[in-house]
Amino acid sequence: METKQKLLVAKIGGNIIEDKNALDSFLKDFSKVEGPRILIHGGGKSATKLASRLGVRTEMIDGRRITSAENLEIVVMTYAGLLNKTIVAGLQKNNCNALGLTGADANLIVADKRPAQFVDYGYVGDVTSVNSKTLKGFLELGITPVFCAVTHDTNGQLFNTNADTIASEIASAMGAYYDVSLFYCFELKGVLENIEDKDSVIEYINLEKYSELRDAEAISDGMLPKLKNCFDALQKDVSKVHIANADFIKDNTIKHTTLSL
Ligand SMILES: Nc1ncnc2c1ncn2[C@@H]1O[C@H](COP(=O)(O)OP(=O)(O)O)[C@@H](O)[C@H]1O
Ligand SMILES: CC(=O)N[C@@H](CCC(=O)OP(=O)(O)O)C(=O)O
Repeated sequence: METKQKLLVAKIGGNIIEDKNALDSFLKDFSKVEGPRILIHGGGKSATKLASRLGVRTEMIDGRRITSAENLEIVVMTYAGLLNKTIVAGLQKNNCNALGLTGADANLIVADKRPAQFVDYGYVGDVTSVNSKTLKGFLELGITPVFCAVTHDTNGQLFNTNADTIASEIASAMGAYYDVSLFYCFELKGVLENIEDKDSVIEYINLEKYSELRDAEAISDGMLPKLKNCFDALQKDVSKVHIANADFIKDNTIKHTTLSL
């Protein structure tokens, strides 16, 4: 059987992006990773802060932002503008040839407006396709794609899409060509049994444990979409999925959470 080349798909969240030292350190370590790699970043915290400065209300339900037309302007400015370009410049500083992207660029990620069933999320998109062939072309040129949490519908409409979902969808699509590892990097050590105890890391979570954690209401907020996205990726074409501290990028032996079906 033909062995596929390894590909790292890493995602960093808002708490890392907001902490200059943590971000600098992550970007330095990420730049040292050998072989093809893709970075996805969130930045929900920064968008919430800008909204508050502009007097615009923020509402999150189950870890996802209710995105009005005004919120969409804020998230596009924040994610596709300041944050994406700051991260790209930080990678360039470390000799990593990064290319900052939204899903609209090169038609890379297409989404449909999330249907308003129980909750109307507004301008939130659910991913329908990832242009994996074009992404592979970038990787083969030695370019490191850096995605923010913005997608489009091919009809001129931009959408806000959870960054964890973008990471999961990209990892799954790239599984057709590569042996993909997906790392969700954040400020904690992993998924915690007890959110009050930062050392109570659950080292392995399978579907059964996931169901137990949900029943016990041990997971909430952004961890809800994150875990769903981990299992979605494993059910598609992704070999390994980890939730870990941002330091995991340089030291794969630190305590963290590994997901399996
Ligand atoms: N059991 C849990 N273990 C770890 N984090 C949890 C748990 N339940 C809820 N959370 C929350 O989920 C957050 C991570 O989700 P999110 O904010 O979306 O992450 P990111 O920084 O990657 O965007 C944590 O900061 C924490 O507040
Ligand atoms: C639809 C939706 O919720 N989109 C997210 C996108 C940013 C994100 O995911 O940021 P973190 O990774 O820092 O949480 C939001 O606007 O908060």
